[in-house]
Amino acid sequence: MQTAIIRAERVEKYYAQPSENRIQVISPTDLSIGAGEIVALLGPSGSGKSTLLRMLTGLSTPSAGEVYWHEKPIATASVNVSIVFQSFALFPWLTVLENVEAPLKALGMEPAERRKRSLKILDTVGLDGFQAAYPKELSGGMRQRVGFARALVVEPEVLFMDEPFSALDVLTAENLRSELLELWQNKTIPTQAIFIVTHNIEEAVLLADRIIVLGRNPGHVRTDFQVAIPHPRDRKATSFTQLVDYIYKVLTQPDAQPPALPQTSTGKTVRDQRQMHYQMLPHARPGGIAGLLELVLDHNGKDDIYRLADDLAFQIDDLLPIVDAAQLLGFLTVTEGDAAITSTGAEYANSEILRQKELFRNAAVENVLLLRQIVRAIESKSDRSVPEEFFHDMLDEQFSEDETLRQLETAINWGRYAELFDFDASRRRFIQSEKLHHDADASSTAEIDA
Ligand SMILES: Nc1ncnc2c1ncn2[C@@H]1O[C@H](COP(=O)(O)OP(=O)(O)OP(=O)(O)O)[C@@H](O)[C@H]1O
Repeated sequence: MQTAIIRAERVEKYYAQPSENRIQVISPTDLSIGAGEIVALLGPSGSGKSTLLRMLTGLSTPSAGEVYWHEKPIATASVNVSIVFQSFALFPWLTVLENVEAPLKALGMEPAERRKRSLKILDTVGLDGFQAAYPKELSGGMRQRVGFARALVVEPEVLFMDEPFSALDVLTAENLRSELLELWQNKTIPTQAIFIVTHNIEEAVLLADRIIVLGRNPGHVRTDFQVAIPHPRDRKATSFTQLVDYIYKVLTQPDAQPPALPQTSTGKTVRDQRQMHYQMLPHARPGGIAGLLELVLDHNGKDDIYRLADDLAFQIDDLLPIVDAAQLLGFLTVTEGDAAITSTGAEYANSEILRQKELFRNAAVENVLLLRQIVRAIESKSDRSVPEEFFHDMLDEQFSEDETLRQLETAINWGRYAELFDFDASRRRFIQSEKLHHDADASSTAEIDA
């Protein structure tokens, strides 16, 4: 790669917590963006994609490390970037033309010139004739075209995009993606590099010259590789599907070293800096887990996660927590992007509700540290109840406040379903489940050594 336009050196981000702990959202990360490349950043929810994007654009200051713009610290450089947001972020009270002119006005450009440039870019993005319309009169796709026009009108050296197509329907998104690619490849726009945050693996493989996958807790680069598939890329070509499968594998095995890259790509960084105590509970509901297991069983006990997501018409980001949860509980194994049901998983899928609860209870106590600790703490108290705060304080040393609350919510949901414990919301205490028979419990608590 040529010299970097933007270079992040050991950047970190952490947020202060009321408890005086700080939550690390991004662990020390090096990353550069060079001229001529489209870089896609993928990663599960909460892995810090938007945080990293904000630091690379200069919108947010790293807690440690430095971002350079043409080798000058970004805070002192005159940075030429624009951002396209998922939510379009248009001014509803301004016309299309006024929205596009707004950044030029902010730069102090005189009216005739800014009008000329705005009309030209509106034409480029297919909005000719819509200059007098207001955003509310436009479809989502047209609004995002305004978002693009407004970003491109300043002729940014680097165009940043945070999930720019994810609020659009499939066809509109596909159209806009190919039009953007065409503008880039024909050099209709003077932009030197594009950086796109996305949840959509196929989108990354369609567009990017380079793909970076982040892992979470704290955010870190798991893999960073070049995509050597020539354009136009065919979603059905083997090189394409192999790469999509590879990225699925990386995302579905958050604790494993990324597997070897397919031949169409060349690899670089592999790093894993997580030191976790608690597992991250995937936010899946028991009903969802049961549904997934039934589907896998229906597919002869084994299928590609990609195909399962397709069958369910799920986005991968919605399916992954359910797959993670089934894996964590020992109901499913995932190898090379294929999910295979285990014998307990099959029994669970085939059982009636009470037996399902029992299997879930045993699996949860055996595999999930937080649930095991809650059960044990309740057992050890004479009043059979423990304040939520106790676990909150332990979890918030590892997770952000929001994530801590989500972890507790999922633990309560799983615990209630499995009749491991109940939660008294008015007193904010974990309490013994009334439904749980003590005799049945004796066998599971015998196994609960942490
Ligand atoms: N101001 C803040 N204070 C505390 N924690 C924060 C703050 N902003 C973000 N976080 C946390 O940082 C983590 C990363 O957030 P970020 O939005 O960058 O992730 P993301 O990968 O873009 O997620 P998504 O795909 O869901 O948009 C999350 O756990 C989030 O809760």
